[in-house]
Amino acid sequence: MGCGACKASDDVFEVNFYDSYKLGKKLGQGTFGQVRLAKDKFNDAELAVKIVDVRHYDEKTGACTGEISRSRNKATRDEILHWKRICASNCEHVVKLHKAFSDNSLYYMVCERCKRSMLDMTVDGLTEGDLSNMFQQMSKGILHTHSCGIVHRDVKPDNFLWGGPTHSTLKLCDFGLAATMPAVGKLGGIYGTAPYMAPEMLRGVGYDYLVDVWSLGAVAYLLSFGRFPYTPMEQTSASMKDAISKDSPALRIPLERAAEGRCSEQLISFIASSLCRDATKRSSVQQLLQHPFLAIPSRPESPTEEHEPAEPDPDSPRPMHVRSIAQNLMSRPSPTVQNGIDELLQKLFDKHGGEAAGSNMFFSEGDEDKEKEQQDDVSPTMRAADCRIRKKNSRRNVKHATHSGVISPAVMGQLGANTSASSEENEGEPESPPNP
Ligand SMILES: Nc1ncnc2c1ncn2[C@@H]1O[C@H](COP(=O)(O)OP(=O)(O)OP(=O)(O)O)[C@@H](O)[C@H]1O
Repeated sequence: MGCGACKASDDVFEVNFYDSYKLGKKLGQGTFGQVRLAKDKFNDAELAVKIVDVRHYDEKTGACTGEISRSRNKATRDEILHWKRICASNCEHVVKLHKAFSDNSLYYMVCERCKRSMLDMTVDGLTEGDLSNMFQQMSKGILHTHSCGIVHRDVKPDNFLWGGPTHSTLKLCDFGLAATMPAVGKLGGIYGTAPYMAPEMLRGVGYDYLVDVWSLGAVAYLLSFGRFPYTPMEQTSASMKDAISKDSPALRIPLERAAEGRCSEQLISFIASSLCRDATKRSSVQQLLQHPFLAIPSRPESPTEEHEPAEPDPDSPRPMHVRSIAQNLMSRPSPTVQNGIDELLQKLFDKHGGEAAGSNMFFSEGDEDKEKEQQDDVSPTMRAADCRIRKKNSRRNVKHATHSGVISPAVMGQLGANTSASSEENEGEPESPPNP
């Protein structure tokens, strides 16, 4: 598969980020990087910048050695090249990369700013219309990636963000593990996040675009039924991979839910088409987009609309169970790396100058007002969703479950827990963050 509109170019790295942008507050963090607000100095546009540190950190002491990690440097360049290629043609379901900068130690990827991650909207009372709408948007982002000849290899809830003018468009992000599909043959190697990995990837038989369809199916299963498709007794990344690879305990699509009227047959059929273990019989993402489940209309948007939650499903996942999986499998950003990046950013800022050097290196003026404006700016569906969370929490003194069993970060925030249900596996780069 290929796309004439998607051009590969190596000429993507610009020199001085600070000539054009001011750095803002931290929006998120990853294993070797962080995402911050960035303001365009020329037109005041508010963007996000993903900063990746490619310096080597000693695994034992945690100290930054100052040397460049060749593998991470290459992986970051590849991420930028893939992302650029995908953004050479427009797709509203992919986070847009505007520019990329490199100063040897740090890479800066200036991109469209999004509002929140997909799970932030995963609240009580998601209807099948909501699910259909979300699966459709996710599929479109994946289809666009595939049409550029690229396999994402890390499709999971954390890698979809809500963005767009009313923050109601789902956008695929994080192309850090993406790969170009070869003209002949298949891809190899194990990449991604255990619960979402496809069987053919784990069995080492070569794979293609269809691994992303499997992962999409795993996300759909999680959002619909509140648990991962494979839930071995031991909730570790290794046992997850083992279970997926051997189909033990066997994958169970809960057909009885449709028979008992607890969900539609189309939802079951959509999930079964994407979670087909035999990749040769699995639907492509184009085929999924034609699936009747995606024709279900969304719930009408209304800020005042309130939905009573469905009766608790005895079969639905226990929230603490989902939470403990999340904690076991989570990849934790290293404080050493985060401090290392902050220190380096401070030095760079001092060197390049700016309006607010020193302790005020990051612009903050109006941040709170902006947050408020953005709250006012969010779509009615999201406001209604937030409203439902707040009402429910006060009503039930924080019931941790959602209809789908997925705990929304808004609720988890109150519990002081992290909801990231994943850990990154990257057997192509065995480097792990330092843990002094
Ligand atoms: N464009 C954006 N707008 C707003 N927030 C963002 C944006 N991109 C990423 N984030 C936030 O930053 C977090 C980390 O981003 P991302 O997953 O791309 O980093 P990463 O370094 O690849 O992480 P990991 O090492 O876990 O894969 C995201 O979970 C999200 O909360």
